[in-house]
Amino acid sequence: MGQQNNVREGALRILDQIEKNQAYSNLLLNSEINKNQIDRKDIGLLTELVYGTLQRRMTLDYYMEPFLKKAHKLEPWVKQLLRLTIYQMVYLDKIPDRAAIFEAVEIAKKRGHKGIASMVNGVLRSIQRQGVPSLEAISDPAHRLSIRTSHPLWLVERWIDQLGYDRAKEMCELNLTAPLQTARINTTKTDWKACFKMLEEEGYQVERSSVIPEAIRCFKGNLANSTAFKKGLLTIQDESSMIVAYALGVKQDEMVLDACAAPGGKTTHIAEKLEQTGQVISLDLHEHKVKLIAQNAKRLGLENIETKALDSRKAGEHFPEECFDRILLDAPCSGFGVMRRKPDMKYRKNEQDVQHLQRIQLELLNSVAPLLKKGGILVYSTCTVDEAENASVIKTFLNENKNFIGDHTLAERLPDAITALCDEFSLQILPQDFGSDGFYIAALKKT
Ligand SMILES: C[S@@+](CC[C@H](N)C(=O)[O-])C[C@H]1O[C@@H](n2cnc3c(N)ncnc32)[C@H](O)[C@@H]1O
Repeated sequence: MGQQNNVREGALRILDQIEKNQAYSNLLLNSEINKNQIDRKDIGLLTELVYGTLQRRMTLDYYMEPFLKKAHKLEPWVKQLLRLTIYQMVYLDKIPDRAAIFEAVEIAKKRGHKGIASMVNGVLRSIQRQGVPSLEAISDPAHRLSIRTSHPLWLVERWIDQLGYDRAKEMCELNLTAPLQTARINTTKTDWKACFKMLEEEGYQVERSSVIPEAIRCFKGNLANSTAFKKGLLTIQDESSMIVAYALGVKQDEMVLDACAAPGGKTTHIAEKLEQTGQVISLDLHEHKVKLIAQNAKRLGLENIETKALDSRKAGEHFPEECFDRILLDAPCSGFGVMRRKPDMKYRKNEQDVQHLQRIQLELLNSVAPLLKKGGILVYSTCTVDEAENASVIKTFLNENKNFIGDHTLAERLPDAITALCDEFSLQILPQDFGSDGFYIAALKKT
């Protein structure tokens, strides 16, 4: 019981810090595991409690609302404790309600006082007795979808507007599920058969991707701890991200600019596709982020990558015009395509952020465009599903830059399983399409 409480106290600490906007969930989780020496066997429960409670935050608030008296002005940590406990009661079959309630009351006594503990006990026991309120009571479909899948209403309305109700609903539901770990095999060092053998010998359960030839899907074990990873045979990366290097379609000896490159997932993929020839110049804003690219390149044994800390909006001051054969702009974005990995983002972003990002994306595109050789390919990508940051950015860019056209040969470069998603010279992948991240890719050609 004591150890379990430790896990719940840990989860509560993390949720509290996220609420105060102190850091992202994945970073806090790692630091909690290391600092408080969370037992290996409890890491799964801690992760489930933090991500589950965060993912379902709005639903949990809806569930608790009728049980709170107006007079209950909850301290933030008490609200988190109630969310955490209701999450266990509603969504985790393995934990008996009485155990979850008992431990919540113990934490309330320890962190607060008897009065708080008795209120927590009262609210939770009432929920146990009466059950949570029905979501069917919400008559407006968008509002019901928002509460049921815990996405802010503005976002749900935006997605319904852009994608239609059914696709928006599918995406909201998929965002509540845990992603599968996938990785890319370093084809300059190994092939999937040899890599599989190594992984299976260490107890990993892996399968070859049906979408990307050099990708594997992992069902058991964390690939970051594998010998194959340490030896530089693997890069952990989502399958959607892997499509970008295909879209760029590099050929041996080419000069490639990756303008927003850290931590280097796509840079290293491009460098692998260049088969140790040519060069990838990888830029990112901050020195500490650029170091991550260099570290990854070193681990993978790739020598055709050069890194530089630079604001790519100033790239024109550092590189001559028309010096690159291909340019990738994997732009900073709202990240709406990766919400299942970073559930805290759902509640942090707002519509103004989208407008602001759109301006930066266009600035970046306009800054790197002169550096591309005539006939060269510029790929623009984001891990978002929002039209304003995707098709609309490209449309504006093409209107303002008549020396660029959509590259209609994009589909020919993509893996077969992807081509059906390709529309003229771009593709919008939704998480429900094949279980990977939501992603947008457009290929443009300089004339
Ligand atoms: C989507 S991430 C890139 C992910 C990377 N391409 C990969 O595959 O690993 C966007 C990156 O853009 C960087 N960034 C944002 N504004 C930038 C700017 N003005 N110049 C250069 N990099 C920028 C961010 O630091 C962030 O690392």
